[in-house]
Amino acid sequence: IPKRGIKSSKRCAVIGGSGFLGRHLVERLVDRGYTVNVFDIRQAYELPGVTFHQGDLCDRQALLLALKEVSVVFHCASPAPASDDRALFQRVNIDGTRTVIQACHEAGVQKLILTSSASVVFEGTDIKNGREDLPYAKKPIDYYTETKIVQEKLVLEACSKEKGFLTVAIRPHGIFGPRDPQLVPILIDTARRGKMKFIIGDGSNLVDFTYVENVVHGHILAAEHLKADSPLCGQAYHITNDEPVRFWDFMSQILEGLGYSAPRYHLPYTLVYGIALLLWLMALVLRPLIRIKPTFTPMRVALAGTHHYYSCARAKKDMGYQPLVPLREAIVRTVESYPHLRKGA
Ligand SMILES: NC(=O)C1=CN([C@@H]2O[C@H](COP(=O)(O)OP(=O)(O)OC[C@H]3O[C@@H](n4cnc5c(N)ncnc54)[C@H](OP(=O)(O)O)[C@@H]3O)[C@@H](O)[C@H]2O)C=CC1
Ligand SMILES: CC(C)CCC[C@@H](C)[C@H]1CC[C@H]2C3=C(CC[C@]12C)[C@@]1(C)CCC(=O)C[C@@H]1CC3
Repeated sequence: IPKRGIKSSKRCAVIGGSGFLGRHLVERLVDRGYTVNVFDIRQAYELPGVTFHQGDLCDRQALLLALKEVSVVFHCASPAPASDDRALFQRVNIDGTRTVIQACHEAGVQKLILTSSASVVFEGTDIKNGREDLPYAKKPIDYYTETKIVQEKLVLEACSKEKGFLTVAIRPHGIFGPRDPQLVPILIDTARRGKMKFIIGDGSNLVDFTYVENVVHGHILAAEHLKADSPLCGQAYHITNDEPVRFWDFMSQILEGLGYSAPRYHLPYTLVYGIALLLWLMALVLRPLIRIKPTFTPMRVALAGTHHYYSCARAKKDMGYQPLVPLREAIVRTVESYPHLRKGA
């Protein structure tokens, strides 16, 4: 029988705690006096105060060992969007999240904080200051997003004050910072291959990029404000830097910070999107023969050529969220953290 209520509220588990966001979250939790169990398919580091449990989150028995005596669970594991593997997203993000919820019930966990994504409402067309009440995307931009929508619904619907199991979803957007395996490395790799010469569209589109420490702050605030009588129960919250920036200005600052030239020439959005779609379809057809990984996927082109920024007024009101690190400082810290990606290094 689960023993809710007698556990320490500072005992938590981070599923996906070896990943980029997960590891930053674990480090901050430890600083704040939490005892942390990490559950991940790989162990990437060691840290005092942290116990590692290696396993697949689809394995309920393995998960149960990591959730023993734990009152708060952060679920921030997902296959990388770039894998574009439909079956894997379905298995981990949907079936696996069902398993996480079931294991939380069995272990008597009181709170589940899911890392969702602001992209669950993005269909490839402009979103300006989007609030959480926007409908889920009817035509999500990729398989990853499709499964993030189902995952978020599953977690929010599982919230039950009667059962003493409270849930909340955090929707960050464009996370960046030290150790990010995606944004900066992909950008620099593209630049090194001479493919970062063009701005897609007129370059005026505004986007949210969110520094990882602000995303972590949002998660911890959510966990600490999530109570049976709080408005957070079963709700989703946008967490951003609250400083929308031109997509191409942000990319240029990172590129120039690391010694590369910023893109200068413009290409029409519809032309690039059309080519990206064609390449993606070709890659899909040829997949049984060869595996092609196009750099400019339709998803990336849509993200690079449209407005997509979100209001975090709800997080400010319900949990007192304010970004801790402003964008300018965040970019400096990020650039300094990648000496190995500097031009000529
Ligand atoms: N990065 C971004 O811009 C955004 C990310 N998000 C969400 O934030 C979360 C964290 O993302 P991020 O830190 O960037 O991603 P990472 O890939 O860095 O971290 C995810 C971690 O989960 C692990 N994992 C994957 N599958 C399983 C599994 N079946 N069982 C256990 N562990 C598994 C990964 O291992 P391995 O590396 O071996 O796959 C990795 O260690 C995700 O839920 C993502 O959807 C939301 C919005 C924006
Ligand atoms: C090749 C260039 C046109 C762009 C290089 C940068 C991109 C790799 C990134 C720009 C916006 C990023 C982003 C995500 C991944 C990396 C980018 C496409 C996410 C898809 C990651 C997962 C999410 O939940 C949403 C993110 C939106 C922004």
